[in-house]
Amino acid sequence: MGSKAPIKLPVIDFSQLKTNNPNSLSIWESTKTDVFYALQNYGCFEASSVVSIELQESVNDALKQLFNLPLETKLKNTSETVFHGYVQSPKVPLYESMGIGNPFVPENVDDFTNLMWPNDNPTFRESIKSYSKKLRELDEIVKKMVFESLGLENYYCEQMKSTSYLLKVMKYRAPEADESDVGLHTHTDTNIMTILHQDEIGGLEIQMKNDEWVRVKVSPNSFIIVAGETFNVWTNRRLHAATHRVVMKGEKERFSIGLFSVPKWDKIIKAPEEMVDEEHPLLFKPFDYGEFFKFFIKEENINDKFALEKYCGVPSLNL
Ligand SMILES: O=C(O)CCC(=O)C(=O)O
Ligand SMILES: [Fe+2]
Repeated sequence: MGSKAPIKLPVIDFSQLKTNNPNSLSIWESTKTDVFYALQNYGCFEASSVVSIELQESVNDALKQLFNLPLETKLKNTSETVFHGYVQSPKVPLYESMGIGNPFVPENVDDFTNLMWPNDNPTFRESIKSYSKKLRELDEIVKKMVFESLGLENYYCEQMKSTSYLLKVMKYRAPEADESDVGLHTHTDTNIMTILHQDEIGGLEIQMKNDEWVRVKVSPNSFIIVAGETFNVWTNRRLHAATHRVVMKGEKERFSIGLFSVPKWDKIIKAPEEMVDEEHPLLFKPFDYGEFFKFFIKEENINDKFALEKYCGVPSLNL
């Protein structure tokens, strides 16, 4: 068998979009084409040049400081909402995470910082605020491009208004000799879209449409954008929700951080009528994300990448 070149994820540069140069419209259009192609065919891509190396390094330090706090301090971060509080579970023994809901609201970051460091930690607080702002800008640009690509620009504002965000920070320890190397089980994200950063240890793996797994290696200040199931429902499956997992190799711990855009609970998710026609029959019944989430976090569904399909998929024979 001849050797195959490893598959690489598409890399899309967002630095040019910021400039006010005379070519900005054509840069927007060509970036948009690349974004839409990547989300249709890979369900993800690497976004380069989004934050400065300095900001990324200060966030990396902030994560290490945070997870190095005593367990009893980390446990103070509690929440009724899944994934917002401190998470550590025997089902994923290498993994621990914490979340800050809507980190663009300054008080949310201030409160979290004060909970973890009662004497304050200005470096943590300010770097998380600037970072969240940058990631949100990227979230808005990518979604605007997808909406425009589908001729749905009229729905963009309404859609953004019904979105909330979670900034989730994650740490994975290295497995012991007799432990599994699975950091996070194979899954698709059920939310709208995720913007992920992993440190130089790596470990994120993405499954291609041909089932091949790709171990993601990105530059230090780039991100992986992953389309979630809700985006897919919303576009009546014009996109692809990438299946992924984390596999820990080596002896070092790993840190990652992600901005998860999530439908506000009680919002009904449904594909706009423009997305449904004879060639594209409706694939998912309208659903309430909060209700779906209650179903999803049940033991038998949480690792099922067809959970949403099971919950609200339209059986094709009934059409
Ligand atoms: O840590 C990572 O790189 C991936 C995290 C992830 O996939 C998730 O939280 O859904
Ligand atoms: Fe994920």
